[in-house]
Amino acid sequence: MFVLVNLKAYPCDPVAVATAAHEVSDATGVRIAIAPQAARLSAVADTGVETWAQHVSPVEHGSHTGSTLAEAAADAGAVGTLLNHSENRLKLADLDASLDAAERADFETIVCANNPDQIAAAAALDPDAVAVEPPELIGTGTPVSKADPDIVRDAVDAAAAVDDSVDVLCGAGISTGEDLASAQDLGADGVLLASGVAKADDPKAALEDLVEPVA
Ligand SMILES: O=C[C@H](O)COP(=O)(O)O
Repeated sequence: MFVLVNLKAYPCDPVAVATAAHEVSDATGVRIAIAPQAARLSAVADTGVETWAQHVSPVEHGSHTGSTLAEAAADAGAVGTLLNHSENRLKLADLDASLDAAERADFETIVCANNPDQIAAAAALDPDAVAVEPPELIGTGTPVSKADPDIVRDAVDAAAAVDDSVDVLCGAGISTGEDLASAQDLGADGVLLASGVAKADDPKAALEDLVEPVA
């Protein structure tokens, strides 16, 4: 199982979370990556943890003020990027161009989507993985793998029907090992989570609990 922790814009210490994630990943053998704010990519990558961008812009080098250039994210140490998160939705043409930008930077890619129909559309764009997240469960602590197991099962089937090489993650409300185990039982290849770690009093303990079923 792949565990991707999106720090969003939460007021946590990204280096402390990244250090904890690196230690837990090393100790357990579970793949754990951290997606910090763009300005903290380099500091997070310096901890040795696998580092992802939260987004890259659909642009090349040029006159694009305020963009997140994929090549710059790669120079800062990122090796992958989320795209089309429900808090940063993209128009179809922009999503396609962001995937092109990610490919130029040799990034692994995960395209987020709300439901199985969108997952099928996202899988058709040829990302490495897709992530199904019902927006209404994000940040609630109510895990999608328990609250809406059918959406995970259906997302796994929808992605496989388009391209069975595309991995499927699920996210929204995931925080415990039990949540992760349920996601795995439903066919997910990984989990995408945020508040369960970024807002935890002890992020290392939260990560240890999360990965315990697959460690
Ligand atoms: O990117 C992460 C997801 O939006 C899930 O967030 P959450 O774990 O706080 O529900």
